[in-house]
Amino acid sequence: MITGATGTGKTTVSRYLTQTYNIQRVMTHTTRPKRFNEVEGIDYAFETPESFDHNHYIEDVTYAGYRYGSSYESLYAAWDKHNFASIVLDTKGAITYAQKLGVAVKTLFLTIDDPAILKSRLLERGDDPKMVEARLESPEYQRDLVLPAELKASATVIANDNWEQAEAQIDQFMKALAKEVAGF
Ligand SMILES: Nc1ncnc2c1ncn2[C@@H]1O[C@H](COP(=O)(O)OP(=O)(O)OP(=O)(O)O)[C@@H](O)[C@H]1O
Ligand SMILES: Nc1nc2c(ncn2[C@@H]2O[C@H](COP(=O)(O)O)[C@@H](O)[C@H]2O)c(=O)[nH]1
Repeated sequence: MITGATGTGKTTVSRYLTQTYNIQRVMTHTTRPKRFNEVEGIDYAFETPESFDHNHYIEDVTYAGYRYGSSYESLYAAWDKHNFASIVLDTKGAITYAQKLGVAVKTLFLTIDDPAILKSRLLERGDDPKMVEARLESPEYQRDLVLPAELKASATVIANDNWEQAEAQIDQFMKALAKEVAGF
């Protein structure tokens, strides 16, 4: 499970886990409009407010005015193919997910020293400037900058101020995970 504030690099980390460790991301659902480069069924299952309620959710949240949810359907589809999967969640969803799935879940919490950089990262990603403003003014944005108390004991913090530094921390985490799994 990968969590942290918007723009800290959660999706970038999940892509790295896919490319380097063949860990596939669990697709989640959202009512947010598609970004110019996003693909239905790959980046998200894009839902209408009506179709959103047709899935069975492990958890669902409202984030900056849109609904997001991680479905049992998507998780089981990922587990059918692989022993490990990653999922990208806001911190509220991450707390619920950890509570529901227990020891099956490992948490990466992404941080950045200077949150002002996040705005430029989102704009460089091609996000609509109005959506970026709304998001940075949302209570969810402020909340997700801080590692929640509920995840403190179990989360591994990954500082993503620069990618080389983040990559090294992820590789170290994966090494430790491989050792843990081999020990069972
Ligand atoms: N270490 C880094 N240095 C510079 N840019 C980065 C770094 N990590 C990620 N980025 C870029 O920052 C942007 C945001 O990254 P990403 O989409 O992975 O964030 P996110 O946490 O998934 O965001 P959101 O929660 O809004 O979906 C992307 O354009 C990505 O390429
Ligand atoms: N609790 C959940 N959070 C989710 C889910 N899918 C994505 N997210 C998080 O929402 C925000 C915004 O995402 P964006 O793609 O619009 O930038 C971000 O923190 C994601 O991690 C979910 O199913 N449940």
